[in-house]
Amino acid sequence: MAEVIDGKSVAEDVVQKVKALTSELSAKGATRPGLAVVIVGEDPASQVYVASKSRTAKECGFHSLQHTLPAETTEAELLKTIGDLNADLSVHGILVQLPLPGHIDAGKVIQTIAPEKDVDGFHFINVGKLGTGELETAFVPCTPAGSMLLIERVRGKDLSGLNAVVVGRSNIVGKPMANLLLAANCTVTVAHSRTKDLPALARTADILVAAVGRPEMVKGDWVKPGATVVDVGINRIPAPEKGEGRSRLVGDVAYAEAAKAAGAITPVPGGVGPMTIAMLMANTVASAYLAAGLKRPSF
Ligand SMILES: Nc1nc2c(c(=O)[nH]1)N[C@@H](CN(C=O)c1ccc(C(=O)N[C@@H](CCC(=O)O)C(=O)O)cc1)CN2
Repeated sequence: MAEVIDGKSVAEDVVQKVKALTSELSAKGATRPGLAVVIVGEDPASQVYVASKSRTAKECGFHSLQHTLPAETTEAELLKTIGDLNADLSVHGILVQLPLPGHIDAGKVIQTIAPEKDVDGFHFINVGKLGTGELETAFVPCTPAGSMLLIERVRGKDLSGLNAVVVGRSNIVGKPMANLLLAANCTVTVAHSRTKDLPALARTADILVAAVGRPEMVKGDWVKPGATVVDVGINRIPAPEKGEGRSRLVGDVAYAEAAKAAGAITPVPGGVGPMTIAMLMANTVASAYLAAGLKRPSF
């Protein structure tokens, strides 16, 4: 049976390190890290994630701001909020929770965030830095950055000689994940819905990352014996066995089958998910260090 990679515990380690770095920053006389979280509308899952981000920011000793805007907020009003946060010297990180309501152009909003405060790592400047290996100053999207820390716990930092297959090519997870694995010297293949014989390709992977958003798509016989399996999916599916109208969370990997073949595997919940919020804190404290002209801390 596979080693279960405990994302909750690694995320807690990251948060503890962020707390210590925040105290060290104050001791140096610099401004404490500031994180502004912006949510538009009332999507229930987004409300939970945003509350958790604001709470963790406070726990880390940050100046924590939350802008909760109604669903009818216009694009122009949201851009004005971001402009104000860009100009606010007490704010080192700006995060606009996704998805945004349909009448707002999310791409335009993201590109309005100052790249040096883009702790989500979605701005073209940060995407370009990651793509060209400028990792000293890039902000890397939180979910792939967290997934890499989990992989490092099992495989170490240098992944030379290992084959990685990333299933999914989104801008938020699949593509940055592929770039991070490449930067760690993996041989990387990005698979997607048009890939031929996906099970056979997946079986070549020493590191298999599933980020497709399809419940339990990756089956046990897709997993090479001993592989490290990272499940980025968070899917809520009906669970009639728990009672009428109840649901449960599953990943993109059929966990029980895959765990029989894998060397190590992330569970859902409790794997990659908690790392997303921890890495947001890590990016924000890094932004505050850079703004103070100090060396960027590493995680
Ligand atoms: N601006 C952003 N929007 C969104 C991001 C993002 O990184 N930036 N990612 C996701 C949602 N997300 C954070 O925002 C997020 C998702 C899941 C978790 C998490 O801890 N999941 C738990 C399970 C939670 C549950 O019970 O529902 C787990 O996997 O253990 C944290 C953050 C979309 N939007």
